[in-house]
Amino acid sequence: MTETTPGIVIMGAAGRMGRMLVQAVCDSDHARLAGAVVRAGHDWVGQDVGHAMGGPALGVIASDDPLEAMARAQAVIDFTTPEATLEIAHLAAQARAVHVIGTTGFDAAQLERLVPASRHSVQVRAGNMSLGVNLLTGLTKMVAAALDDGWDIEVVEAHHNRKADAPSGTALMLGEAAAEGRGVTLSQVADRGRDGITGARTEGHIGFSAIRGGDIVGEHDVIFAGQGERIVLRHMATDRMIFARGALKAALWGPGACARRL
Ligand SMILES: NC(=O)C1=CN([C@@H]2O[C@H](COP(=O)(O)OP(=O)(O)OC[C@H]3O[C@@H](n4cnc5c(N)ncnc54)[C@H](OP(=O)(O)O)[C@@H]3O)[C@@H](O)[C@H]2O)C=CC1
Ligand SMILES: O=C(O)C1=N[C@H](C(=O)O)C[C@H](O)C1
Repeated sequence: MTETTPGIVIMGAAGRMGRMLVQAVCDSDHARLAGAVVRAGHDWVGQDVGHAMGGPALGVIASDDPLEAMARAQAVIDFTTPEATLEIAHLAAQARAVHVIGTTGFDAAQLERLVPASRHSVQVRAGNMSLGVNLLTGLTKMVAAALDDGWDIEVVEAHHNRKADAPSGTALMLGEAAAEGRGVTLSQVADRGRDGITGARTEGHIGFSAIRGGDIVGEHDVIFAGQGERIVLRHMATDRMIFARGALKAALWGPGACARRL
């Protein structure tokens, strides 16, 4: 580790993903932890982040001042909430820091509001940062392109009981890939939740279902249901570290922070 090792700030450091990200950066030879930001008034503020996580000191004090933290860093990795991410986008643009966005649950208007900041800083956003899901996205597009509308496409996802948004960001990514493969616009064909007398399924639609329970890390099936046969593409995450490593890779890849080998 040298003076030129890219500095990374973790937003929402006390969250499920925040803790993983702190660990991933500290385990990497190619990045250093430049800051760990928590919500204003959080009891971690002023504590060494390693101690706050119940481990040895990491030499980084948790703060509630994202702009000050970013001034000392090349990139900020942000797995928080849509509202917090919109604020961070604005600050990352001021600091010219690469903004890696893992947050999901944005509505269309919120996604639009991310655009101005992306003119001043690099934004890397994905509903899922794992290698496996990004491969699955390509496979989904390929299979959807090969099959006609007679094959019904359903995306089924399962997550832990604390998850705030549905369908998951990954499910929507997979739905977009399927729609792209079919040459249609997802918003025009998405069935997001069925209840009651729904009538027969509309041919060409892409359906979404969400399961919430226990400590499920994240599971996604893309089902292509035909007559007399069915294809299922599946990804199962069993360790959140896959998302953290993917996000760190994105932070080091983003222009301005790619001085070192990934
Ligand atoms: N793209 C991907 O690969 C993945 C994406 N995700 C997404 O990441 C997001 C976070 O997930 P998860 O870690 O499970 O959720 P958590 O609720 O555990 O963590 C979110 C953290 O962000 C903090 N936070 C919220 N607002 C602010 C703010 N303004 N300033 C500082 N900190 C803030 C929260 O603090 P507080 O609790 O005090 O409010 C909390 O600690 C979700 O949208 C999830 O879907 C998750 C895994 C993988
Ligand atoms: O909230 C989570 O936990 C996850 N969120 C992401 C999503 O919404 O797809 C990625 C992963 O599945 C875990």
